[in-house]
Amino acid sequence: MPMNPDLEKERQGGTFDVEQLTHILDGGRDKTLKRHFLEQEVLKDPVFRGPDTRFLSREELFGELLRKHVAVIKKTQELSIDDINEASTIYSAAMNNNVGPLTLHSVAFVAPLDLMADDEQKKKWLIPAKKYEIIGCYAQTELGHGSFIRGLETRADYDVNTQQFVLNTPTETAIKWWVGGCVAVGDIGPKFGFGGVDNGYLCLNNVRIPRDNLLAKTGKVLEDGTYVKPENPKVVYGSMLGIRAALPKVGAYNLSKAVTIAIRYSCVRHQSEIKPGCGEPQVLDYQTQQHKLFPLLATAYAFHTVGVWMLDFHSTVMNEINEGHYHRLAEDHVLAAGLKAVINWKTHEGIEICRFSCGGHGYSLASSLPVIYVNHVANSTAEGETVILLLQTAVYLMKCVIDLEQGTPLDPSVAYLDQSFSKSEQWCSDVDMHSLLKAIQFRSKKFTEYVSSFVKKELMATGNQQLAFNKHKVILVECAKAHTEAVIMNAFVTKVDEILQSNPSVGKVLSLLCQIYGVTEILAHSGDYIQYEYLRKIDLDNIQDQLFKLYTYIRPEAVLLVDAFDFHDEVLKSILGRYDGQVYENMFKWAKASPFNKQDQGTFRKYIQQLKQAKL
Ligand SMILES: CCCCCCCC/C=C\CCCCCCC/C=C/C(=O)SCCNC(=O)CCNC(=O)[C@H](O)C(C)(C)COP(=O)(O)OP(=O)(O)OC[C@H]1O[C@@H](n2cnc3c(N)ncnc32)[C@H](O)[C@@H]1OP(=O)(O)O
Ligand SMILES: Cc1cc2nc3c(=O)[nH]c(=O)nc-3n(C[C@H](O)[C@H](O)[C@H](O)COP(=O)(O)OP(=O)(O)OC[C@H]3O[C@@H](n4cnc5c(N)ncnc54)[C@H](O)[C@@H]3O)c2cc1C
Repeated sequence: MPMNPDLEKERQGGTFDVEQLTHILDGGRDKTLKRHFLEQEVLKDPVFRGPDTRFLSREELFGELLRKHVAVIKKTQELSIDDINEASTIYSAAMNNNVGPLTLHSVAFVAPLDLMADDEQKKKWLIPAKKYEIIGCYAQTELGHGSFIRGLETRADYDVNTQQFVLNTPTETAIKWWVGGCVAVGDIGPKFGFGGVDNGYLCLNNVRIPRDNLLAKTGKVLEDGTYVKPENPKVVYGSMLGIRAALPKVGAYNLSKAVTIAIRYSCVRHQSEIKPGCGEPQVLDYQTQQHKLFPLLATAYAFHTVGVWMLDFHSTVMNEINEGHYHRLAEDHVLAAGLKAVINWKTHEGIEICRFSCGGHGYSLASSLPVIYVNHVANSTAEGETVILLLQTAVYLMKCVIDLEQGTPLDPSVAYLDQSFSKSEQWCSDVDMHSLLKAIQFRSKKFTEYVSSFVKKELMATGNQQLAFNKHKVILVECAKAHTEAVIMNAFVTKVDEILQSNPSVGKVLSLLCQIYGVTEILAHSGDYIQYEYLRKIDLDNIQDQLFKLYTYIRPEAVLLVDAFDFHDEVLKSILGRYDGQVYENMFKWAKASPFNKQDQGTFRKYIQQLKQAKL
C-alpha cells in the first residue's frame, strides 16, 4: 500500500538516524535484530493468526488468547528463549495489546518460587512450573483486603500430628479474590479490562497441604511447628517487588504505543483552517495538539530510560540478596514502589490524552487506544495501589531526614537531599536539562523537609508515628511523587549525557525531549518554586516560552521519534497508527468486517416492528 504523503514528507525531515535511536532503545543493534527476528517468527506463523480480538466477546477473547499464549510458550521453547525481554517480544507480538491468560503464572508464580523456594522445592516445583507442567497463580488478595497484607484473614494452622498446614478462608471477606490465572473455583466476573486474564476467587475449606509446601529458602516451619524467621523478614515481600520493578518499563511500553498512534494520526488528520482558503492543516501543527502530545512523547522516553535503569538496579539487588547482602533491599523497594506508582498513573493519564487527541476515531477500537488503556490502567491498582506504594516511599524519605540529622550516609538515589542548592540565577529562555534537574531535586528536598516538619510536630504531640503519618498522608504522597520525579529526571539526564557522547545527533534531539520533560514538571508545580523563592515569575514566564519554542524544534522530528519505537503494525494493531498512514481506507474496511455488519441482528424487526404495530 502506498505511503500516505503526509507521513512520507514527515520522514524526509529530522536531524538524526532513526535506526540508531531504535538500537539505543533496544540496548544495541544485535538486540534490535533479535527482536525483529522473534517478531517475524510470530507474525509469519499461521498459528498466531486468528479473529480480530477487538470483535470478540469476553469468553471468546479468553479462549483465543489462551490458544495464542500456549502457542507463545511453544514458540519460546522451540526457539530456546530464556531471556525475559526476548520472551516478552514473542508474547507482545502475539497478544494484540492484551494481557495473556498465563501471564500471572510467569510473573507472579514462577518468580516467587525462584526467589523463596529452597533447592529441594525448586526441583519439585520451579522446574515443572517453568515447563508449564504445573500452572500456578498468586492468591494473596482477599475480598476484604488487598493493600493491608497484615489484615489478611486466610489461616494456615499447623497440624503437628500430620505435619500439615490446614488452610481456611474462615469468613466471606477472607475469600481469595482477584487471583489472576486461578481456574480452581471461579472467575470474579467481567472487569474494566484484563479480559484475557481469568481473575478468580478461591475459597479454602480445611484444605490440607504438606509442611514442606511452605517456601523455605528464607523462613521455615520445623517438624515440631517452630517457625524459623528469615534472616530479613522483608524478603517475603520480594515477589511483589519483582513485578513492581518491571512495571515502569511496561508503562513506558504502553505509553510509547499510545504516543506512536496519536502522533502518526495527528500528521495524517487535516482539520479546520488556520488561514481561510489555504486548506486544512495537519492537526499536529496546532500548538494545542503539540501541547497534548509532545510532553507525552518526552515522558515515554523518560519512562523507558528509568524503566531500564530500575530493572538493572533491581537485578543487582536481587543478586546481592542471593548472596545474603540485604543492605539495598529498602532502597530497591521504595524506588520500585515510587516508580511503579508514578509511572503507571501518569501513563494511564497519558494514554487517555492520546485517545482524545485523536478525536472520535480515538474512541473506536480500530485505534486500539481503548484496548491499550483498559489493559494498562489496572497497573495503577494491581501489584500495589498507587497511594499505598507512594506512602511506602514517603515513610522512607522521612527516615532519610532523620538519617541526615544523625549524619548517617544516605542511599545514592536520595543523596541529593544532602546537597545545597543555590538560588537560581535569572533563567533565560534556554535553560539546560542539568539546571532543570537541579530545580526538580531542589523542590523534592524542600518538600521532604517541609513534610517532615509537620510529621515531627505531630509525633511530638501524639507520640504515635502511625497517627502522625495518617494526619499528613496527602502531603506525604506529594513528597513521594516529588522525589520520584527527581529520580526519573536524573535517570533521563544521565542517559542523554551518555548518548550525547556516543551519538551527538541522537543525543541532541533527546536533550530537547529531556528539557520538555523537565520544564513540564516544573510548570506543573510552579507555585512551589515561587513559595520556596527558587524561581521568580519572570523565570517561569521564560521557561513557558522555552516550552513552546521546544515544540517547534520537536515538530519536524516527531514522527521519526515515534518511528524509533519501532512497533510493527501487527504489534501496534492500530489503524490510526499504521506506519503507512493509510487510515481512512482501512478504517472503512475494518468497520465493514465487523461481525455486527455481518449477521442480521433480527432485533430490529423483533422490536421496532412492535412499535409500528402498537400504533403509538
Ligand atoms: C512468556 C513470558 C511472559 C512475560 C510477560 C511480560 C509482559 C507482561 C505484560 C503485562 C504486565 C502486567 C502484569 C501485571 C500483573 C499484575 C497482577 C497483580 C498481582 C497482584 O496484585 S498480587 C497482590 C499485590 N498486593 C500488594 O501489592 C499489596 C500492597 N500492600 C503491601 O505491600 C503492604 O501491605 C505494605 C507494604 C503496604 C504494608 O506492609 P506492612 O503492613 O507490613 O507494614 P509496613 O510497616 O509498611 O512495612 C513493613 C516493613 O516492610 C518493608 N516493606 C514493605 N513492603 C516491602 C517490599 N515489597 N519489599 C521490601 N520491603 C518491604 C517496609 O518498608 C517496612 O520496612 P521498615 O520496617 O520500615 O524498615
Ligand atoms: C487487574 C488486577 C489483577 C490483579 N491480580 C491479582 C493477583 O493475581 N493476585 C492477587 O493477590 N491480587 C491481585 N489483584 C488485587 C490487587 O493486588 C489489589 O486490588 C490491590 O492490592 C489493591 O488492594 P484493594 O483492592 O484491597 O484496594 P484497597 O486497599 O481497598 O484500596 C481502596 C482505596 O483505599 C485506599 N487505602 C487503602 N489503604 C490505605 C492506607 N493505609 N492509607 C491511605 N489510603 C488507603 C487506597 O488508596 C484506595 O484508594 C489484582 C487487581 C487487579 C485490578
